[in-house]
Amino acid sequence: MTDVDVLSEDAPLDLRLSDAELEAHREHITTFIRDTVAAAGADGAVLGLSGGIDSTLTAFLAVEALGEDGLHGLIMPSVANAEDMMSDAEAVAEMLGITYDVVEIQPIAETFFNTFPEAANDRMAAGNVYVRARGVLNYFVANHENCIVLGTGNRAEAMTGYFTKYGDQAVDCNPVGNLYKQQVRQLAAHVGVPEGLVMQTPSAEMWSGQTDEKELGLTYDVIDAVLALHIDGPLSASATVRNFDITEAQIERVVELYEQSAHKRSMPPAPPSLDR
Ligand SMILES: Nc1ncnc2c1ncn2[C@@H]1O[C@H](COP(=O)(O)OP(=O)(O)OC[C@H]2O[C@@H]([n+]3cccc(C(=O)O)c3)[C@H](O)[C@@H]2O)[C@@H](O)[C@H]1O
Ligand SMILES: Nc1ncnc2c1ncn2[C@@H]1O[C@H](COP(=O)(O)OP(=O)(O)OP(=O)(O)O)[C@@H](O)[C@H]1O
Ligand SMILES: [Mg+2]
Repeated sequence: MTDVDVLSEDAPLDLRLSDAELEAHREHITTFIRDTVAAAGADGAVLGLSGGIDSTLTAFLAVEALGEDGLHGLIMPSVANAEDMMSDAEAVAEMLGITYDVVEIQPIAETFFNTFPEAANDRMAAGNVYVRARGVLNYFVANHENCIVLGTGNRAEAMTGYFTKYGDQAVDCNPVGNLYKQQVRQLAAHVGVPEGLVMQTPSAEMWSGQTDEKELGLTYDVIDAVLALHIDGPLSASATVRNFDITEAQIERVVELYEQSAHKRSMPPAPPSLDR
């Protein structure tokens, strides 16, 4: 059992898995990665390493599935990345013994910014350029090396739409895509990710000082709980409020994020065929 406490003291719902359940997830996800690479006829996988827990856990599981020669890590700093996050990303690559490259994306992004200077000061539009530039580079390397691109998205991000459309979501599969954020941390501790990385503050690093929870206005413990109880689960909003330390406003916010991001979870629609 891990001795890392991955749950905040005031989390409304404890989603921690038992050791046996964690082992089952580990086996299930590594088999998934191996099968997905084989089904694609690929020689391995590429993934972006940020020093954050989602990419660190995905990298650990991918090396278990594919071996160290099966994974190519890309570390892609912009001016918005904290230096210690980038050195954590390098430490993860070194720890795992995988091939990795550090690719500075600031000059790439600046080319976009100079093309439309009026958009360059739009924090969100510009931040999304960094995220999408990383997606282009992942596929540049994957095409060349006959690899697939591993995504790192978890269930809390997918259900709230907390990702960039055709950016970090532009991937071939999401191995940890069914785990809530609490469970990502817990599986990471279980497979041996060092504690300092497990407990890293989640950030997209699209601008300096950004953190997921500040931007979302919710903690992941609350998001996980509302998803598990109400959106994925069977409880009504009122039963969730009555029985757990969750407010109506928090539920409304998660439901709003979920509904407004439906377009990010489906293929781009076309009008139905006209009757002839
Ligand atoms: N109803 C609708 N039907 C069809 N398409 C719709 C649409 N509403 C917007 N759109 C399209 O979607 C675009 C907006 O979506 P998008 O471009 O993704 O941009 P947006 O959702 O505005 O921003 C991305 C969000 O994800 C967060 N993020 C991004 C990357 C990584 C991470 C992380 O955790 O590491 C977090 C970021 O902080 C921000 O909150 C619009 O410009 C429009 O093109
Ligand atoms: N500087 C970077 N270099 C390489 N890849 C990156 C970088 N920043 C983000 N990414 C990629 O985008 C993904 C999405 O970012 P996200 O912040 O959601 O995940 P994370 O950093 O792994 O974990 P956390 O959400 O806890 O910060 C990362 O997992 C990683 O694959
Ligand atoms: Mg991050």
